[in-house]
Amino acid sequence: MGQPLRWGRRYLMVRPDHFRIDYVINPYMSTQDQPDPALTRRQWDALRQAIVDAGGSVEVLEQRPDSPDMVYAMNLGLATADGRAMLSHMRFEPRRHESLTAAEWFTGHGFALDRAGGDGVGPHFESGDAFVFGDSLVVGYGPRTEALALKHLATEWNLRVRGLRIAHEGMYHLDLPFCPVDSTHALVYPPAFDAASQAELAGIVPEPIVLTDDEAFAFSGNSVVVGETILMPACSPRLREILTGLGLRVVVLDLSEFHKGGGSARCLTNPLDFDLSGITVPGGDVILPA
Ligand SMILES: NC(=[NH2+])NCCC[C@H](N)C(=O)O
Repeated sequence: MGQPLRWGRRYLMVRPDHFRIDYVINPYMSTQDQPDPALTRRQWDALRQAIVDAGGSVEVLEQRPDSPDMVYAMNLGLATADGRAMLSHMRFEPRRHESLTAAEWFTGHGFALDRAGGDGVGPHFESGDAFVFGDSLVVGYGPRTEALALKHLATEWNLRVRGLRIAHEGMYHLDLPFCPVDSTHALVYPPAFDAASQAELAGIVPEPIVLTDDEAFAFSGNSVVVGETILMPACSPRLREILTGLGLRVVVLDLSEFHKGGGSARCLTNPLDFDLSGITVPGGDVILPA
């Protein structure tokens, strides 16, 4: 039986005042299928309230009118409990303005700001690809984050970084096929990764909860764990039995409007309290799949 996660109590969310599908950068997006603004807001309010009800706290950032994807706050940067933030360098140009506002927010809220590669034009890094789990920062790379960013994360923050190469266009961020649940369990969807990374994943997660295709594409892997509660966009009866068996309270939320942009509960919430104390190593270390 795992111990509760040591992070995931404090979140940043972006209020969806300008959420639209203006461009297509993942297989879920279509400019022909726009979110309904009122329903969007109700779903977002319910997610925020559910985090608070579970004992978490939420800080709210206003959305830039020029950045329709900014609602997916998970990608604004990797923030730590000891007050550091590694800003994302987005793969696609239409999301890059988000970083200007994110940088201001992190700095204004007492976070010391870093950029992977130092100058902000270094390798792409999107923080939806990074989670603290076990003895390392687990980072997905390929569709969005570049392998070189892992090297920078490791050396600049003295971290043990384990890379997983994503090889599935529908699973373009690590937070879609991978969700830490407690210290030993994580929801995983192995077909998201190439063969070497699937083998690596088996070594990273002592007690994997393997998602079916249907569960993974209902965004069940894009869930948020707040203490003993897991907030999920969908939960099959099978999954519910496993999760409640671990002592978790399962809360299912309808986040249909956000699925139109290719993201769900996790994408909408950026944990501000990652604990790096158990994953630091002098000089850093990057472990890549064979
Ligand atoms: N953390 C996430 N997976 N966020 C989803 C981001 C969705 C956004 N439309 C994009 O493709 O960039």
